[in-house]
Amino acid sequence: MINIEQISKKYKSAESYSVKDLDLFIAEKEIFGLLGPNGAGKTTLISMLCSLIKPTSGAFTINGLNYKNHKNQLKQLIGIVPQEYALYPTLTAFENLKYFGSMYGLKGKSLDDKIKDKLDQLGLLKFSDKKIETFSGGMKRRVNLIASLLHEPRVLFLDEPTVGVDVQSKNVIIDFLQNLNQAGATIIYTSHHLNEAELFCTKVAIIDQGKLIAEGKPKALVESQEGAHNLEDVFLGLTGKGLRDSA
Ligand SMILES: Nc1ncnc2c1ncn2[C@@H]1O[C@H](COP(=O)(O)OP(=O)(O)OP(=O)(O)O)[C@@H](O)[C@H]1O
Repeated sequence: MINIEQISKKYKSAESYSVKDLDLFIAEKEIFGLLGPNGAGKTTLISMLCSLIKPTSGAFTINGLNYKNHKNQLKQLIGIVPQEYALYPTLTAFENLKYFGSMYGLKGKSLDDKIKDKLDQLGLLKFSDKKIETFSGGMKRRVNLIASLLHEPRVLFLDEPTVGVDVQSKNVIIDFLQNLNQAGATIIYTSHHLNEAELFCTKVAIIDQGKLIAEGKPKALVESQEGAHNLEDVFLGLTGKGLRDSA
């Protein structure tokens, strides 16, 4: 489904590569976790796959389509949940979602029904007429999620969808994504929550300093590393315990 070949990214202002010669294949209907320490290149990789930034070299296809020749088809095929909220604070949840739906050519009663259904699934229906500025972080994350999938993308990219939310919101989001996956969507998400990834992901890739250093089913990765009891052990064994601060 997603075929990444030798992809690299060096930002103009940067001295080194943020992603370097990375090869990866993500199969259809996978829940795929991109894991790595701060600055590993997860956001850069996901941003390239969403066509938000251009690779410096290398290529990728999603369902056989490449971003150079099939921009519009890719836009319909994928959904993007960015780390930052893309919502308008002074509009209500419903108004925000009407706006995002209209960007994909959706309108009328079918859009309204879809918005209500998703708000309901994510526990937000009774807040649909409240302004976003009154929402908690966890509520905003859930509206942000709905905004990205009203057009029913087959592939959903999420950049740290559960960061900064409480356990209740996190569980609602994870359950929702699992249902979406059961219904056929391929899910690619970045996370620092290794316990969550171990339970949630069908496959993970560990990235460090822009390079792919391990890939596989969480259970197989844990079994393959001597002395590892969980994904966190594998992660620390492969990436080390040093801090990754840089500026
Ligand atoms: N716009 C940019 N210009 C220059 N360098 C950048 C830019 N965005 C990211 N970088 C650098 O690229 C590297 C990878 O950053 P990226 O945000 O992709 O990592 P990440 O794995 O998503 O990190 P985190 O977990 O902290 O979000 C870092 O060294 C970062 O400083």
